[in-house]
Parts: sequence; C-alpha cells; structure tokens
Amino acid sequence: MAVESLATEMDTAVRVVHLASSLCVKVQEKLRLPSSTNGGHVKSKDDDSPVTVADWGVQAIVSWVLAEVFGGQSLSIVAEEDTESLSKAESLGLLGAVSNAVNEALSEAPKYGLPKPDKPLGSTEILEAIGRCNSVGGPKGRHWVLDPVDGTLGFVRGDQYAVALALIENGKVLLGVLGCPNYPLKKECLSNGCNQTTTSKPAAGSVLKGCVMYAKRGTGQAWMQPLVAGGISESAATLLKVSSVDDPALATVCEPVERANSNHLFTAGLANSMGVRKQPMRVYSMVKYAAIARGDAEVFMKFAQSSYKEKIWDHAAGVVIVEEAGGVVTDAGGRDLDFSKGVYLEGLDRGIIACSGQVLHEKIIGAVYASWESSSL
Ligand SMILES: Nc1ncnc2c1ncn2[C@@H]1O[C@H](COP(=O)(O)O)[C@@H](OP(=O)(O)O)[C@H]1O
Ligand SMILES: [Mg+2]
Repeated sequence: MAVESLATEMDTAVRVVHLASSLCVKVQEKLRLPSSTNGGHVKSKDDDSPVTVADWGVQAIVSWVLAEVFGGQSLSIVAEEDTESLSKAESLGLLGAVSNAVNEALSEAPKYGLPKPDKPLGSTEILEAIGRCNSVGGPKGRHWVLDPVDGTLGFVRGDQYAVALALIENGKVLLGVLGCPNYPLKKECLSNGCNQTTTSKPAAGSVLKGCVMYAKRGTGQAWMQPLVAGGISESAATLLKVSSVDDPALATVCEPVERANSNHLFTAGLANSMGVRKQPMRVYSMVKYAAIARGDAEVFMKFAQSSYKEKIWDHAAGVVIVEEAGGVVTDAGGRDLDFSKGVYLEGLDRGIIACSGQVLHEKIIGAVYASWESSSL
C-alpha cells in the first residue's frame, strides 16, 4: 500500500488522538480530587501496574471511531487493555465511569471532525469496542496499534503520559500519532514538572502545554499541533526537527523514570564513557520519543531487564515520528526494531536507542559494545 494513499488513515488517527487526549486531560484532573469523589479511577492490573478509566475510555473511543470510519469487519487493532477486569460484577461502578467518560468524549467528536453515535453507547457496546482490540498483529496485513495511555504511572502521578496510535502494514510502521497532553512548552519542565499554569495565563480555549505529534513514513516530515480545548487548531501545525547537536558533551539523554523499566546504572556508565556531561532527563512514557523528535533531547535509551519483552504499542508511533523528524531508532545492536512478529518486539538486541542523528548513534552503539561485557545485565 502506497503511503500517499493513507490520507484518511492519517487524518482520522490525528483527530481521534486529539479527542482521546481531551478525555485523558479530564480524567487526570479528576484524579487530583480526593479518592472518594474521583470515582475510583485507578485499579491495579495483575502485574501491579495501574489502569484507569482513561486507559479503557481511550481504547473504547479509538476502537469505535476506527470501526465507524473504516468498517468493523476487517479492522485489526492491537492494543494494551482487555475487558476482563472491567466485565466483572464488582466493576459495575468502574464501567459506569468509563461509559460516562466515553460518551462525554464522543458527544464532542463532531468538533474534532469525527462521527458520533446517534445515542450514547451502552456498556455492552463499550465493552465490545474495547474487546475488539484483541488482534495480535503479525507479518501480514494492516494492524492499528494502540497504547491508550502510555506511562500510566506518570498519568496517575499527574505527570507525563502519551496516547499512542500507529498503523502497521506488512510489518512496517506506516504512520504514527502521539498525543502528549502534558508536553510543556519549555523542555526543562519535562523532567522537573514546572507548573505550567503559573508562568502565564493561557488564552481562552487554549492551554500552555500539550500537543499531538504525527508522521507518515517516507515523507521526511513530522508535525506537531497544539492541544486546544474543545477541538483542533487546524492552522497551527508546525514541523518537527531533531536537534543538530552531535557532541555528547552537549547532549541530553532521556530515559524512563522507573528503575524497574531501565537499568539507570548501565545507561549512566554508557553516557559517561562517551562523554555525556548532563544529568539524564527522566520522563515517563513515549514522551521521550517526542522529546527527541522536537529537538528537546538528543538521546533516548532504554535497557529493560533481559526477562522483559518490549511491546509494539510502546514504540511504533514514537519510532516513525523520530525517524521522519530526522532521527535514528534501533536496538542496541544497531538493527531496526522488528514490528512484524506480533505483539512483542521479538529479537530485540538488549535495548532501545533513539538518537537525533547518526554521529551520536554510532558513538552509543560503540559504547554499548565496549561496556556490555563488564555490565551485570
Ligand atoms: N519491567 C519493565 N521493564 C521495562 N518496561 C516496562 C516494564 N514494565 C512495564 N514496562 C513498560 O514501560 C512503559 C512505561 O514506559 P516508561 O517507563 O518509559 O514510562 C509501560 O507502559 P504503560 O504505562 O503503557 O503500561 C510498559 O509498557
Ligand atoms: Mg505503554
């Protein structure tokens, strides 16, 4: 399938990520309320990671909109959440909260240039929409890949998170969209969480943080639109360009906040050995890919424990956006990430390295080889 023919796919994906981001903003605001009034918005999954009304809500609206626009019959969506815990009798209250969030968001869909249901969706339809996203991807055909709320820990902590939607065809990521509702105007605020609203007053209908980034494979362009309340500011898209810094001494390295998700000691040694001087910028979620694409950081490294298998929805959208903005993304052996093997990035060599350019990338790959032997991973 030629990339030029993806106009409707790209347009719909950007619009639905704007809509989904607006749902997330509202749910995150509610999370700041005392737990008795926030509707019990956070649950624990089997692996103890949190899941919220926003995770299920976003998955439901993206699934519903994609099915409306492209037809539900042959639609394949690979996404993070399932309906198991949400369908249990004791989750009735939670399902009600998800339904409210979904129907509130979908009632606004026309303002985002998207269809809306004739009447509010019932619980069964919502569970169906969430449950439809149970595809496992693979080497053939077209698969939408969704992480409804990436960095859920950041989300529940009032920090960075992303809505990530990508389209894979025959194992290649053709387009990616990243909604980053807390992405600050100033890059310093990415890691220290400056209070955006105290710096100046947002103009009516707009906010000082938040954007949607998107790119189509092979165009050599990645774009950013601001997130505005109640719709899309069509005229305000700007081109993204990676940083031109190629001196490690001037480079900013970003990595996951959680030690459990990446070996901070190993990446510190790597950074040190190649002459990086700045402290790492620790940020939740795929916002790290956004930071590379926007030129706010030069390197993103993630070295998970060897027992952990990276999932395609945690990388697909970010990879195409960084690459089209001029950057490079590979595993630690310098090979492209393989999105053709199903839900997991099978065959990933040790870790993930996203860079603003070839020079830094080659230095890091070299440093990985030099230091791997002595690491304890
Ligand atoms: N033990 C582990 N090692 C590495 N990554 C992990 C992990 N457990 C969860 N993750 C992934 O790391 C993502 C968060 O990224 P980061 O640490 O960069 O903020 C999680 O996404 P979700 O929050 O969508 O589950 C999850 O997919
Ligand atoms: Mg994720």
